[in-house]
Amino acid sequence: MLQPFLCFFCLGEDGMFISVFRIWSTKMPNFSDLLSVFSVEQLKDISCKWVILGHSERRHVIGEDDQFIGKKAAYTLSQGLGVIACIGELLKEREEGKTFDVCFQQLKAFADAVPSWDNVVISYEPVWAIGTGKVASPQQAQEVHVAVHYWLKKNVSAEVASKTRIIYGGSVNGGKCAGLAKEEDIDGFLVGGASLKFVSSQPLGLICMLGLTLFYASEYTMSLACEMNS
Ligand SMILES: O=C[C@H](O)COP(=O)(O)O
Repeated sequence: MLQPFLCFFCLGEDGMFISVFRIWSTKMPNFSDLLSVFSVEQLKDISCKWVILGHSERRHVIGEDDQFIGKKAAYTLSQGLGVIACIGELLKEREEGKTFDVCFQQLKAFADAVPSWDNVVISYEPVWAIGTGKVASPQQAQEVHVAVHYWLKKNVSAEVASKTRIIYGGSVNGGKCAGLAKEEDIDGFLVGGASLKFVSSQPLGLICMLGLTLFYASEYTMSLACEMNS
């Protein structure tokens, strides 16, 4: 379950995990990191387990490139957190028949940067489906997932291809996931907007969200105050 604001709550085998997607690429932020919010070290402090990287908002709104995303992935893994590696094409790219090329290029950037795929989940998120209500058809998603598995087998290893989970994101909700879930290569979902309804209906989710918001707001205020006093 992935909230678009401060942090996300992911349901895993052992329960609910925290995940975020605005991280610095190193321990101390450099200029390129200024539009991100968290250091990986902060996330470890709050027992965060996952970082979402390569999300369309970071690629197409903030302007993060493949190399920078790869750098963040490598640093995240080096600190013991897992990476949800997002890939996906724009509508124009799909219409031009470039879906696989775009996804493979984004995958290669992750492959070039990460030392191991043990703690990586790939999320196929067609940009035209994110937050639009236009979910990819099971066939559209399945063919990309199959291609991603094949790419991993050819370019990384058969073992990584068989072990790496590939989830789908883009306007998924309880009603729309049933058909997608039947496809053999779709291993789960990255849920954005629909998770807001879930968390807002869960007392624990609301308390966590409020607590973390207050915590980081006070940290930020303190750091601003320190800067002004120095
Ligand atoms: O950030 C979340 C994913 O990109 C999917 O979002 P969505 O389910 O609102 O389309």
